[in-house]
Amino acid sequence: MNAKIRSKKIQQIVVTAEQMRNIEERIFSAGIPVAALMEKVAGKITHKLQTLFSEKSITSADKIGILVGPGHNGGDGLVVARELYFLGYNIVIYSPISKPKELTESHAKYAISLGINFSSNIKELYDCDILIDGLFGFGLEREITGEIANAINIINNLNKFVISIDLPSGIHTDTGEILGTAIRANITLCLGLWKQAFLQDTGLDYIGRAELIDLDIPRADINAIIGEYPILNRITQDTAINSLPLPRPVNCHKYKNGHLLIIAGSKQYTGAAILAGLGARASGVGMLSIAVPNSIKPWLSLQLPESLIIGCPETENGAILELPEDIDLNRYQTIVCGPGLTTEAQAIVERILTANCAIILDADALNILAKLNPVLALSSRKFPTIITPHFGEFKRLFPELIALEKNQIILAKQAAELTGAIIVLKGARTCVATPNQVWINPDSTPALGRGGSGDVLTGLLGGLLPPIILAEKPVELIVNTAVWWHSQAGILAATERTELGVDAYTLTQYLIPALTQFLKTIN
Ligand SMILES: NC(=O)C1=CN([C@@H]2O[C@H](COP(=O)(O)OP(=O)(O)OC[C@H]3O[C@@H](n4cnc5c(N)ncnc54)[C@H](O)[C@@H]3O)[C@@H](O)[C@H]2O)[C@H](O)CC1
Ligand SMILES: [K+]
Repeated sequence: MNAKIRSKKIQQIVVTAEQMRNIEERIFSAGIPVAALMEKVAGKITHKLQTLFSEKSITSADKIGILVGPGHNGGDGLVVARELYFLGYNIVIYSPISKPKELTESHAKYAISLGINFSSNIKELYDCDILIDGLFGFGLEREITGEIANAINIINNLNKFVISIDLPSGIHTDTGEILGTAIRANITLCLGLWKQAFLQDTGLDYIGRAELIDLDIPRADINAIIGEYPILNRITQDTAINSLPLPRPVNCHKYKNGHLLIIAGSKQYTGAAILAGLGARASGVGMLSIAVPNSIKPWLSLQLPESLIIGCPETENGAILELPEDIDLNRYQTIVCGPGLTTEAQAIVERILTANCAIILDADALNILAKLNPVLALSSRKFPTIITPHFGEFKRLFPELIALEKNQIILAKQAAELTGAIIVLKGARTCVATPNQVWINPDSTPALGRGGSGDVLTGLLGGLLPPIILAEKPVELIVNTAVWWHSQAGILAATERTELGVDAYTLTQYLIPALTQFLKTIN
């Protein structure tokens, strides 16, 4: 496998601290000395740092403080300090630690012999421009307390530009939780393989911008520990784009590109139906039908002239009372139900739960489902079923799971195992879970934390499914694509319009530009 392909595939892998330790043990027992790996790591980090120092977003690197802990993360820090010193940088090493590991101690001894400023006085850091955090990596075992905790809090208050090695010190490798206190990094250089902490909401604002430093760990050693088809995966650009039904066959026609029915909206929430429709429009779906209460049908026709807008009888509050008698649900490969529906439309949700096609339940459809028996209703379906809760909706759907578990990855997978459905647990790092695997979307933007962006995702996802179902391909991969595409459009919009400028309608207008941008990079 060539290096470029290997490097891309490594990006999909996510490990726990224990798995990382076991993988590293395999390569040590295969013969590479720990010290050699540390030199390789530090060489790659030093090279990356020189690139980062040249970025305009980083302050000058006139004086660099290296924070050194007792373990091999500290060892990495010391080797980086030595290499930066030889490159002519002004270095100070700060270590609030006693009893370091043997290899770390010998690197400290050599750094001192070179005349590098080595101090346990934190004031030495005050005039540094940049701090490199080598206090703790995946070996952190317990809460950080005492002098080290005080030091970390003082360092955070210095508001320096911080680059953490492997993990921000104090972050739990698997859950991202803060163990007592933690370094707040601007950039984290994750070593070898992505750790689970990078894919959990909890530690994100301590991690900052995350980059992977590939250590050329042999795939055989990785597979030996996590298996060839690991349960936990990271969604990547490649896997997302490769699942799209592109390029289209020259003889394709609208029926081959599938037919989606969206059941959404109410007099109270007209916009949700429009946003879901605009999300579906960007998916390229062959035909789009949108069932809405009669009173808002004109609004939909105005916004989505290419769609078939189906007016439905409505309640006095303007919610959908029932679908038209002549509607044939077997015409559609996929039905989306929920955005803006209001919880009055229970009969609609109950009917869609029995539909003989793929369904996606979102928003009020989930709140209605929560009042039924979600596990029974979902697990009795024989067709692809996707639910797209945010954490609040998830809690209402599966209170019994929330009572026992906090980790969102585990929660999503448990819900998928219980229901047989694909669970899209939305958050800063959205999880897509089937009963056997979990994918996590590693990049997003807080700009998406606004009303309506979920409606856009539901419509986009709904529109992507029909051609996949007609092609009889597995649906979970296209779910990943929708989640990835939606967040990439948000990132592009935030880059061009700031994080305040990504309202849901604007987001719909960035879906195609975001895809165009990525397709250009791979062609
Ligand atoms: N595995 C390897 O040999 C290599 C790992 N790399 C880097 O080293 C770390 C992992 O190294 P390890 O020594 O296992 O752990 P840490 O450096 O993270 O430090 C653990 C160290 O700290 C002590 N400790 C744990 N918790 C606390 C606490 N709350 N307060 C005080 N002290 C604590 C513990 O006893 C250990 O002594 C990995 O992240 C990489 O950065 C190298 O890159 C290659 C070789
Ligand atoms: K660190």
